[in-house]
Amino acid sequence: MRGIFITIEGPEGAGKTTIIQKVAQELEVKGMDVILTREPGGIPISEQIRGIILDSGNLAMDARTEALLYAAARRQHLVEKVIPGLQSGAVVLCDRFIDSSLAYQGYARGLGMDEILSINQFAIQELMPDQTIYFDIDPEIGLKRIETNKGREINRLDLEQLNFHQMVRQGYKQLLQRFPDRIREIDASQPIEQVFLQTMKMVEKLIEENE
Ligand SMILES: Nc1ncnc2c1ncn2[C@@H]1O[C@H](COP(=O)(O)OP(=O)(O)OP(=O)(O)O)[C@@H](O)[C@H]1O
Ligand SMILES: Cc1cn([C@H]2C[C@H](O)[C@@H](COP(=O)(O)O)O2)c(=O)[nH]c1=O
Repeated sequence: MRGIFITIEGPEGAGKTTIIQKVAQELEVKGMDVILTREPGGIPISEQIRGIILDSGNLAMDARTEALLYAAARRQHLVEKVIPGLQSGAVVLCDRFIDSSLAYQGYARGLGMDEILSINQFAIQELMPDQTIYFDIDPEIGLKRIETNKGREINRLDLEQLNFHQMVRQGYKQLLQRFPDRIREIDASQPIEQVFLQTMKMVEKLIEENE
């Protein structure tokens, strides 16, 4: 018995958190067992690692250290939350996963996607998402959205130059080419309701196929 593992990806401010919450609510109303979680984080140890990566103020962090910390947070989160959730038959919805490491550390930081895939293979032991939904947005629009979202704290990665965020988007575009069966794209510049309906349609199709 195995549940379904769905990840949501995209640049800053694409609307991942907003939409994934609405999807989880809708699935729960329909009586499904849903686990809504995020990376880095989702469980205490990984939330602590999140703090080290994202809230380290003015301290400079080496790019490889950053990549390893994301992979470590991922490992603990998988073992404590994602794998048990899937074993119980739940739909696990995760806000970011390995593709964030490939796009941010592998491509935008320039460490190389294959190198990042390799360190992450040690962490995930082949547990890849059943489906990944990529929210595509021009980073200028995404960053404006998070600036106007007063409830959200600005973290170390948000403060990177616009060029870095544009590289992240290019990295995701490469991943779409590399994993066409797993990753589906949604235009996240559309109004929230449209993005939600399209995401719901993809998620429901996957659940039906899994029945
Ligand atoms: N389709 C949309 N159109 C306009 N505003 C949106 C849309 N989706 C989300 N927003 C708004 O943009 C802001 C950022 O949304 P959200 O936190 O969901 O993005 P995110 O992709 O999770 O960002 P990050 O990865 O940087 O945390 C929020 O204020 C949210 O209400
Ligand atoms: C998992 C993961 C995340 N990141 C970056 C992407 C964002 O800038 C932050 C997470 O913040 P969010 O508000 O929760 O989206 O971390 C990364 O660079 N590499 C990763 O593997």
